[in-house]
Amino acid sequence: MEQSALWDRYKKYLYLNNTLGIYIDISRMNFSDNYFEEIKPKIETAFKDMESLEKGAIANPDEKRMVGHFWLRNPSLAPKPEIREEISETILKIKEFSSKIHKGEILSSTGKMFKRVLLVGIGGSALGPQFVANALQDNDTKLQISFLDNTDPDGFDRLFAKIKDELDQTIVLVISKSGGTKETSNGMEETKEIFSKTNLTFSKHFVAITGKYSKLHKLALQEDWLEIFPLWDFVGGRTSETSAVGLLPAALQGIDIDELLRGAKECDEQTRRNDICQNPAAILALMWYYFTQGVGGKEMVIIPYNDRLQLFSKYLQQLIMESLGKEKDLNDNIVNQGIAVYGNKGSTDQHSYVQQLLDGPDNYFITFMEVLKKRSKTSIILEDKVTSGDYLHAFLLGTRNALTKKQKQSITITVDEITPYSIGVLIALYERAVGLYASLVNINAYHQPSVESGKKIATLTINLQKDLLSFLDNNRGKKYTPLEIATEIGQNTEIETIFKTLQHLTANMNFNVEKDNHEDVFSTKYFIKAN
Ligand SMILES: O=P(O)(O)OC[C@H]1O[C@H](O)[C@H](O)[C@@H](O)[C@@H]1O
Repeated sequence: MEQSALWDRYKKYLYLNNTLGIYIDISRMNFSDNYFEEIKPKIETAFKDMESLEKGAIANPDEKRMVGHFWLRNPSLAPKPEIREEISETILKIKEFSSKIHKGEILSSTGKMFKRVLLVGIGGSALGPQFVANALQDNDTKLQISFLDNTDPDGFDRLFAKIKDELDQTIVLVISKSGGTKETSNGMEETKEIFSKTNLTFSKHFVAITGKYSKLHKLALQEDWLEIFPLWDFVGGRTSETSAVGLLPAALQGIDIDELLRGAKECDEQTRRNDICQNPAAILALMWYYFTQGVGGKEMVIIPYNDRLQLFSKYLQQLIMESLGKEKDLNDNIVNQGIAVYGNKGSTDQHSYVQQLLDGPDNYFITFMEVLKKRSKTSIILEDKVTSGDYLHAFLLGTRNALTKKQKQSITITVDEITPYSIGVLIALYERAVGLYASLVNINAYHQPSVESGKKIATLTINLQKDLLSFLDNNRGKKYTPLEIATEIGQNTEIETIFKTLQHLTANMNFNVEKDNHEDVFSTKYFIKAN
């Protein structure tokens, strides 16, 4: 397309909203001029689905629960008075608690002011807070934040070494909606252990954010933790950033959570509109639908030209892939839906995978994210009439044009600046786009039926490890090949898991499993020394 024709298309399709401080340019997606007209009946159904969701319909049939993350930023919309009250009370409690921490009205177990937050959580209980912290935390932050979002012992050690001198001034947020996620409970136990080794009363540092009556809730009550904040059934992990999951860590860092909530609320108001061209979430969902032809299997590359948005793609990866990656549609047909999401930041990505985007397979569309205000002060002039921010701007336009020249499609989202408000807008925008897209392709965006399968196999592996350790322990001094062990414990079909578990155990001396190396790795014998 000629440059002048592109400009006409740009003007024709630019979505611009001064209240939200956002522009969405879809002119470089190749949909036809009658696309919106043709798709109208479908998107109208999606609008209706979303409306009933917001009114409290049971939108998650397998889990039999409502989906109400929208109510978190506008409690008056919640279908029941008790929900409205609980949401409002929780926001108030978060603000009061954080203010007491900041003012030193709540002190650590050693009577010191809290300086650090350690967030222990995974998936939806970490990705939103990580994204928001990276986007909004500055040097004048009230409390520095770190994260434990795995069960990697080396990860634990590295972080504990980093914060050990300020452990007595660290507040620990253990976040788990279900209250039973293994990675999180392991992180919690390891953190407790570090506190007790340092002779600190952990309960005066620990705060739980979890569902009522969960295992974590009971534990926090029983151990008399500093505070407990609720999570509700109607908030899914990946849409929990505007619940206590996101708000408490943000408030502790000193981020203006009222502004974050206002951004999300005002974006919800705009994305509730039934006119496609006035609804930014519908515009996004329809672009995705146009590109995937409603059958998925494509890639969405998110490239923000702004370091603060670097974790946005990681956050969206869960929001989009866990919501849209589904085997079956709502009528039980096998559909294998999904859009793969990846990206990092510009212009960094230009020096990495953009080469493949330009020359490789044509199975993706890009979402460029542009932030107009590059800095809060004036920049040094690097060369005649040019600053570093001008280069950031030029690289975005350069890559975008280079891709257009190769017939690659892209959306560009522009925000005025990165503030708690604009971050709230972006979160709500994508939450709603995901919901609308799910309706368009007739899937349930609010469950994750297959996530459990990996966890179940992990449990079987742990049980197998226990059995083989008991066997070696009961036969101390005797040496066995993996196959002999498998036969002895009656688990011949699990020989590969046994082999890999023995390798793992000998690399880690926790249970004193040793091996006699043999040329043929499968004939190596394993044992526990006799006392
Ligand atoms: O908050 P939790 O209950 O600990 O859950 C943490 C994560 O666990 C699972 O993997 C789910 O698939 C995610 O959606 C969830 O965010």
